Amino acid sequence: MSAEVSNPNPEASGPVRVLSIAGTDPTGGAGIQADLKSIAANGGFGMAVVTALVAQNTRGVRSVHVPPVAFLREQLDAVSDDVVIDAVKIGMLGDAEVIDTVTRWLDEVRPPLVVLDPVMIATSGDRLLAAEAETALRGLLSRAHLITPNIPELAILAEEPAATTWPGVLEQALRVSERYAVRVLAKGGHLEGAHAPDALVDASGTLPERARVVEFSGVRIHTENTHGTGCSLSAALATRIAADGDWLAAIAEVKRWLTESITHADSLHVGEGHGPISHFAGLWSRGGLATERAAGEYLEDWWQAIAPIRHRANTLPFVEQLGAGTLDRDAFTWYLAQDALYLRDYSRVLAEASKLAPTPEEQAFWAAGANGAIAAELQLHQGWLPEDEVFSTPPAPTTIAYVDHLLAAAARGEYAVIIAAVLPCYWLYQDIGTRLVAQSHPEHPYASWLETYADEVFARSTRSAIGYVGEAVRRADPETRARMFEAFERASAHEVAFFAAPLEARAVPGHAE
Ligand SMILES: Nc1ncnc2c1ncn2[C@@H]1O[C@H](COP(=O)(O)OP(=O)(O)O)[C@@H](O)[C@H]1O
Ligand SMILES: Cc1ncc(COP(=O)(O)OP(=O)(O)O)c(N)n1
Repeated sequence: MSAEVSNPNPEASGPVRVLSIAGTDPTGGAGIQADLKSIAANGGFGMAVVTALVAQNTRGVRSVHVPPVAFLREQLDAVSDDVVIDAVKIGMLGDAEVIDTVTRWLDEVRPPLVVLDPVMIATSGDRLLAAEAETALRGLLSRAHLITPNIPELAILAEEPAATTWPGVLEQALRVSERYAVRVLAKGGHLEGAHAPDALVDASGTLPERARVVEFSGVRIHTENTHGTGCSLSAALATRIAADGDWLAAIAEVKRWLTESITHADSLHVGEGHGPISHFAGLWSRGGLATERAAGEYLEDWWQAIAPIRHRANTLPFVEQLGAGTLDRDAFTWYLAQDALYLRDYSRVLAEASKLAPTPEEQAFWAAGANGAIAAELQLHQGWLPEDEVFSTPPAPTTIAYVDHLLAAAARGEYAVIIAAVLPCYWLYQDIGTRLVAQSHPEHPYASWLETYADEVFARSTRSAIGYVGEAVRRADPETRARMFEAFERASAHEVAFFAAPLEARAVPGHAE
């Protein structure tokens, strides 16, 4: 017995990569087309190597074209030379030459999980495996970890008449399991009655608690549309077993998924005969079609929403005169003193963001920002104004209001809101700085200041801050999003008032220099 009850690829991360080796169905209900849908619906990444091109529809098979086996081998090698294969599902093989080619490839590549659906005859009665190829197919069984024959196929493998009762199916499946040393998924789809049971049968007794048969009950859905159920089941099993490793749990999940997909088959209206099952019905009904907004989209909306505030910022006399270099020097140093006062508390708020950050990367980013804000304050004293001048300058109402807004956000301790509140100091500043630096020149009186806020390091920090806030908005519930935007919008307004103050509030009695 080649199967282990353990994950064949525990190292794998991301969706399992499942290769279907099968024939085609241009109407999409069976064969390789159904396999790819099943693999995707069960969380895997589907790949496909075509053994035979089948002109068929929901009413039956018209003709079969088997391409040269050399080309089949090229397809197989193209996949295995490039991709790590977590599982293989084998369906229609057509003839003995194809079986021989696939067998050789399996022996060389040794995929960790092989699920073989021994496709022989379609429900329509058409042959999908040449009669003389049945012997070759038997040779392939021992290479599989699981085979999924329907009742007529099980009978052919057992070389016995078809079972007519469920206990009879299980007994026959045990004989097949023993004879070919392979696990068998016995299927009750071809029986009649209210139930459609399946069972995992392992004559070697390696199932949990040394069981030889584990049954999976299922209700029978009354529908004519069951085209491709066998294909879909085996591809889904390969996917779930490879991903989970727990065979019994994987089979139970697949059975639940298949029953749901059969239940919704009638809603598809594909073809006039036996229509296909609805592989994605469960996903669709549970919101699987909903797309998620990217983090950047939220912040693009925020940026647009504060367009009037940004416009005011760009047309402030302070900003215009700063850019032109005509700004009164006293107004500028007063502004710098306010900035120094602001940066002390801004640094504390960034430190709080660092404390609450959900990842070490974000923690380090906000901590570096806190450090940078204090470093910028110290630099202001060295470059522009002595420390005692900062202390002798009373904080303006605009400074107090801005800082209070940030400190209040920090005190409430909601990380997402704090980082939304501190963002305008990055984003608006960088935006204004980039505009102003275009007016800088070596003789510009404020050149060194202008360049601080338009340099690449600050631009990079701004991009990171936007990225972290964007991710936080994306993760947040609608109420938190609203609180975040409010904090951002109010901080943006404070930011602009802060820029306006040197030429507006400074003139207010009691707040003058
Ligand atoms: N009408 C149905 N209602 C519920 N499950 C079904 C129905 N028909 C088939 N199944 C399930 O679909 C899978 C494939 O079944 P089966 O018809 O036996 O094989 P195949 O499609 O290979 O002929 C099995 O899990 C079986 O239990
Ligand atoms: C190309 C191809 N492969 C297999 C089948 C048989 O499909 P199956 O899942 O056994 O279901 P039915 O179509 O027989 O109900 C096929 N038709 N085509």
